Amino acid sequence: MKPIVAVVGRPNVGKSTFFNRVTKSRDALVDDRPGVTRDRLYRDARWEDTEFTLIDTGGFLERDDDPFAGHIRVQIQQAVEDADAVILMLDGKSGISPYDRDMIQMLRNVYKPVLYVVNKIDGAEQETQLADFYSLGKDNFWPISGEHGYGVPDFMDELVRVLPPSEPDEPDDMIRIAVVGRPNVGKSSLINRILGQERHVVSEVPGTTRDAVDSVCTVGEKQYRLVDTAGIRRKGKVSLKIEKFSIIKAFKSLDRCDVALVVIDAHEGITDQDITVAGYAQDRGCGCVFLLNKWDIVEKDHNTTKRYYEELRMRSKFLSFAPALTISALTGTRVHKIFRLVDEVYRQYSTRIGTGQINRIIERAIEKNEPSLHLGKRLRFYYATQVAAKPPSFVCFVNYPEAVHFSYQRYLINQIREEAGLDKTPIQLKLRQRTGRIEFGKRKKKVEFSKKKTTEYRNRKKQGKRRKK
Ligand SMILES: Nc1nc2c(ncn2[C@@H]2O[C@H](COP(=O)(O)OP(=O)(O)OP(=O)(O)O)[C@@H](O)[C@H]2O)c(=O)[nH]1
Ligand SMILES: Nc1nc2c(ncn2[C@@H]2O[C@H](COP(=O)(O)OP(=O)(O)OP(=O)(O)O)[C@@H](O)[C@H]2O)c(=O)[nH]1
Repeated sequence: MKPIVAVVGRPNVGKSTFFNRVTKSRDALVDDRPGVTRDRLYRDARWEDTEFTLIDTGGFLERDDDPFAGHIRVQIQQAVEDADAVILMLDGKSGISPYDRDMIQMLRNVYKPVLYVVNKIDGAEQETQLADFYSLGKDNFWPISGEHGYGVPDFMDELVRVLPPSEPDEPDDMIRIAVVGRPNVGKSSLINRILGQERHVVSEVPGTTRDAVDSVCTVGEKQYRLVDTAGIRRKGKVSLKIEKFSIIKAFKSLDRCDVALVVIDAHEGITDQDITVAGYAQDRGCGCVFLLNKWDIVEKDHNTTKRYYEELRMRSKFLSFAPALTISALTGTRVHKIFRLVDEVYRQYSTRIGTGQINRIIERAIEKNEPSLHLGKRLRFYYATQVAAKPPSFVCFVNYPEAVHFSYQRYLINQIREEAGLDKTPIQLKLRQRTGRIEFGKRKKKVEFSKKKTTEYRNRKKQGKRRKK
């Protein structure tokens, strides 16, 4: 799991500008979330060889009900508690502001790397503006310009130096499940219910990452790892109900799971925040199951379940593959069915499809429905292959990747879903540029192409064998 760096600071200090500078846009990655340009409050980034996730924690807090100072307080508390490192960003252009001293005070004596940055120092000549900041009682401010890049390389070198290393989760045979949802929807009740069932043998085991404690439960013959449960259960007991949703906590467990259980309080109804949380699960490439909890207190008629499912589908179109189940953590209704759904989602989530099959699927899809011309040029698709599982990820080579319309990418994804029976897992399709290969739909040439490929492959294999001898 990559370390998480929380960037805290007042609005308008330049967090987004800084994010844009240090994160490179990755390949044109396509998923089922068409045309949504989301405010990127978090980004995966890399500096030299170090990968990490930057999160603008303040962006996730509702501002209206919260006085500014309270807002900053919560932001910093969560960052200190949950992140692996904290960047406090101040504004060098507008100078010291009323809350700067308080923020620095809150970050004193924190046993995690904390870096103090003064942004909008656009060149060496502006470093004089730093002088004021030293009156705040800190003597290590990093002057940077997110907009122009001044000071950024030195600062980034320091950041990756103090970051704890990425800790890969050791692979085991267990399906990893995360329970996520906004506060008070019943996450800890559900976990306690699952772990409390007599048939389930439960043990608490340290997660392979820092400070994570997981629970392993055995259902039938199978073991499941519920990630980061200790935190949730403990919190449930202390009953800190004022606690805000922590985006960092959610990310940490989503990054470690195969399947996310997105818990919703059905009694209260489906809220925007539920959909946002589900969106994170999708962003992090998790399999997903919606649990409409507190079903025991929902007023019901014959159509209630259907109405809920329809509303869920409508509001989370990008997650149309995620199955849903009505449950009650309190009474236990249908809780045992969760595992059956998880198994099915996981089976699809970890699927590998042979190159032959995926190529046939894409070829048929193109035959059925040809992509339209782009700037008078014809789009040519050459070759597709699965590059990863969990979730199933495919690369398709095409002459002008950026010219493939979003709706056509979605069409291809849907064809893969339909033909490979992958209706319950996220799927990723990357388009990569390649020219001069033999494209789909040219049957005769295609045969030559594959023949050539197999001969080449055999030769290479032979050579490899010889070399080994
Ligand atoms: N001169 C200068 N201006 C900057 C720099 N970085 C950001 N700005 C400007 O500061 C303003 C705010 O920048 P954003 O990146 O949107 O700030 P933010 O902290 O993400 O704001 P919130 O999303 O409200 O938290 C914009 O007008 C930027 O152009 C910088 O390095 N130098
Ligand atoms: N009627 C009913 N109440 C439930 C159910 N599940 C949870 N609750 C109640 O909802 C409240 C919140 O439940 P928790 O399990 O603490 O919720 P949580 O999501 O862990 O909350 P946070 O710790 O704030 O994130 C408690 O009062 C539970 O008793 C359910 O299925 N039916």
